[in-house]
Amino acid sequence: MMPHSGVVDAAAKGVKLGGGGGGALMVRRVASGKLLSASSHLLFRATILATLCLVCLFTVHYPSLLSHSFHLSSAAAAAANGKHRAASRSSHRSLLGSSAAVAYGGAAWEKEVRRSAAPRRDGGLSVLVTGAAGFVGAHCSLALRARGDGVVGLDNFNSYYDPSLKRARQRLLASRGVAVLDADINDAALLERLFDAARFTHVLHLAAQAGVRYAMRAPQTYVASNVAGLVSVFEVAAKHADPQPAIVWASSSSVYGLNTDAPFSEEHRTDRPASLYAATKKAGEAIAHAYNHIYGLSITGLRFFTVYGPWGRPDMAYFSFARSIVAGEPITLFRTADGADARRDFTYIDDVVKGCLGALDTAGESTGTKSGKKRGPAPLRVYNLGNTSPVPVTRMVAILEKLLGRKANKRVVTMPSNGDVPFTHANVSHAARDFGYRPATPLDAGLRRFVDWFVHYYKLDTAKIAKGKRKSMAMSAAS
Ligand SMILES: O=C(O)[C@H]1O[C@H](OP(=O)(O)OP(=O)(O)OC[C@H]2O[C@@H](n3ccc(=O)[nH]c3=O)[C@H](O)[C@@H]2O)[C@H](O)[C@@H](O)[C@H]1O
Repeated sequence: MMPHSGVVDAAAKGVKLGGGGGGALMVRRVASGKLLSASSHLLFRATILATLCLVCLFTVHYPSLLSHSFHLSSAAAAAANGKHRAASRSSHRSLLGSSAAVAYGGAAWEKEVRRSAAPRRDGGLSVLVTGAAGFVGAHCSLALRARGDGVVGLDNFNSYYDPSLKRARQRLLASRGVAVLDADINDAALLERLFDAARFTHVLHLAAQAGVRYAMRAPQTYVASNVAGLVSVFEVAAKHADPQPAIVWASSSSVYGLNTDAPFSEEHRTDRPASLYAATKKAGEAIAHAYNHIYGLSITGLRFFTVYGPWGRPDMAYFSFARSIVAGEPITLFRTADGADARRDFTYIDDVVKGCLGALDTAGESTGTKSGKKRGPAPLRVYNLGNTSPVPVTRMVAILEKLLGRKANKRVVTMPSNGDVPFTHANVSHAARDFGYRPATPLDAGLRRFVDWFVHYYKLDTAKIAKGKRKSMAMSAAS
């Protein structure tokens, strides 16, 4: 520090002496020479310091910088293939705004994808499961793996409900040899990379924004996942995958909306959705028709009916009611305007998994190629996967009370007009005919398995629950 301030002093003196004769000029020249050499010295040191800082910064942020540059180069490659596709891709990215942080690519990543995608039986499928850390996705991935199919999962681990439950499912899947990547379905570059790394025969597309009533609060997330995300998956399957996979995806019983004919059949009207959730699923079915028609993609939509069971979704009524009953908190029960209980065709997860695997096994091949040529029409199917016996929600609560050994603190209100429908009831004859779908789990048996898992997963005091259970049974026997 000292030499620098000395030079500055000399220079200042030189300026001050500048108004005098030759001697003064001499002094000024010497001073400015000194100033020049000191400045370049200073500049050199500053450059070294800045370089060191940059090296430190790069080291600390290495993974994200790496992933970012991968995305940029992927986007550039996509631009070379077609500007339009790149533009639509970036608009989806900005819709979600998070996919740029995903780290993927590289030899180790591709090796892991190929390992997980490889079937372990002759004629086994190789399935890309989107939403694999979700409730239905995790169960289907485990079932596919257990019978020797190859499975690669992806999930964006969003916080619609507790992501730690999704991470626990991911760990369970990893222990069975299924890799679940942190990735978003709107990240087309990632999907392309996946199809470059492995030849998936099928896509089981379950990633979606679920929940009927939440659509009032976060409408855009439904559009981003259930419409833009679905298109993203179809686009890559139609135009990039070689050969094209067959796709089975999750529609919903909610597409029946205000339909009053029961039981709900695939032939019934689905043009009167009661919620935005239902509307996005219905839009998905129309989008599926277009991709099947234009690109020859084999597409099967499955209309799930209020699926429940172990490892379920905490936002659903049976799960949130169980938590509230244990915590001694009130639950709200919806009743229709004419005083009837809401009823649901509650469908147990194992039955739904059988339906999903049956749909995959009978999907039929896609007939298009990535060059745009189509050999002929490809299958386009839609099936109900329900339980065929609607149960009042009050009955579901009574079963939970019995299993948990505690009475619920019930608050009954008229069903708000927030997208809910008073009842659902599936006719499953098409699924039975085409892949032998036969739901076999009554609600009390399914809820018992759910409660066993629930108590274990949340480490609840089983002695306390058993004591409460005995008390409640004695009370109901006495009354
Ligand atoms: O089949 C589907 O396609 C959908 O199923 C599921 O929707 P729903 O059938 O509405 O399930 P869920 O919220 O568990 O409410 C169950 C019952 O409890 C009643 N209910 C609900 C909440 C409450 O506080 N009180 C109440 O009475 C409510 O009135 C209803 O009668 C999935 O969430 C959805 O993602 C989609 O997959």
